Amino acid sequence: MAVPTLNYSHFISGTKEQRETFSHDLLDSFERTGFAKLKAHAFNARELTELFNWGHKFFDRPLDVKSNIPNETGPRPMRGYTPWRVEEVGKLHHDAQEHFDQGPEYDTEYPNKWPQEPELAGFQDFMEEFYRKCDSVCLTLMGALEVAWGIDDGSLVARCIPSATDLRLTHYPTIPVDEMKSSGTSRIAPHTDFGPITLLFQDSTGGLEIEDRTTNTFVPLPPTDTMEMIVNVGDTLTRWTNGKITGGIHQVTTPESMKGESGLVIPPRMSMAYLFKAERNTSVGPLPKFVTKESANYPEITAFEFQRWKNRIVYNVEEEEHARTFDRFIETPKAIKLQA
Ligand SMILES: O=C(O)CCC(=O)C(=O)O
Ligand SMILES: [Fe+2]
Repeated sequence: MAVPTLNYSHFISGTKEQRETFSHDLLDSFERTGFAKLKAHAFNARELTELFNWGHKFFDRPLDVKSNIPNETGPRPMRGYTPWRVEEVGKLHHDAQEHFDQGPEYDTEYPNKWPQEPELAGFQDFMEEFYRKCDSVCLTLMGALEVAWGIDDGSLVARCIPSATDLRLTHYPTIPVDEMKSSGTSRIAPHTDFGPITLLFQDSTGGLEIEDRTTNTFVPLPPTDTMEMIVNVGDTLTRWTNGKITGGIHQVTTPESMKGESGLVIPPRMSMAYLFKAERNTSVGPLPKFVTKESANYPEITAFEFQRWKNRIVYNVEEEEHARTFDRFIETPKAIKLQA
C-alpha cells in the first residue's frame, strides 16, 4: 500500500487543473490509505531544523524544571509537559515517551503553559509562529477536500475556524530493543487521531508504522526525507463523511533495522504532531453531503464534546488496566455508539 507524495505547491500556486488534480489525489490517498505525504509545503529545512532544535532544548531541561508546567490529566485539552510515567511500567500498556502540548494562543479557557527559563527564551515565539503556519496548511487542505467533493463553498473550512488544535512535541528517550519486545511497551500504541487530519514531522530515527489496509498489517513509514510532511486522516473526518473515509491507524515502535536484534539500544526520537481540530462548537456529525436515506452512523455532538469523550477513553489511567486490546484507541464504524 504505497502512500503517494503530493506536491502541495500545485494547490497553492498551480493552474486550475493542477489544483484539481492535487485535490482529487489527496482525497483518493485519504480514502485508500488514510494517509498522504506532502512535499513543497509551507516549511523549509531551516524551520524544521529549528523546530527539532527547540524540542531538544526543551526536553533536555531537568525533569523538575519541565515539571513546572505540568499537564493536568483528565478529559480537558492537554497543555504543558507530560513526563514519561515510569510508574506505569507494570501496566498492560505503556508508551515510552514524554511530550509538550500547545493549544491555540487565544484560548483563555485552557491557556498554554510556557517555560519561563532564560534558556528557553524564544521557544514560545517560535512555536506560536509554527502553530499558525500549520493551521494555515490544514485549512488549505480542508479547501482541497471541498474542491474534490465539489462543495467549493468554504463550508468545510469554516467548520475549522478558529481551530482548537493541539500541537504535540513528543520525545521518545532511548530504550533497549529488548524492553520494547516486552508486551505492552511501545513508543506510541496503535491509534487514530481525533481531529479531521494531523500533520506530522518526524526526525530520521524511524519506527513510525501505519496500517496497510490491503494486508491488515503494520508497515514502516520510513523517514526517507525529514522534510516530508505526513498527513493522516483522523476520527472527525470519519464522522463528517459518515464513515466513508476511515482514520489512518499508526504506531511508533522499534525501527525496522533493529527488529530481531538483541542487546541494542534504540536511539532517541522526536516528532511534531499538529493534531488539527475543528472549531469547538462545530458538530462532528455527518455532513449533509454524506447522509443518504439510511440514518447517520454518528451522533450530532460538538467537536469539543467529542474530544473530551476521546480523551477520557484514551487517557483515563484507571480504565487503562481494563484494556485487553488497543481497540478502544481506534475509532472504527463498528465503535460508533457513544457510551458516555
Ligand atoms: O511520533 C510520531 O511519529 C507519531 C505521534 C502520534 O501519532 C501522535 O502524537 O498522535
Ligand atoms: Fe497519532
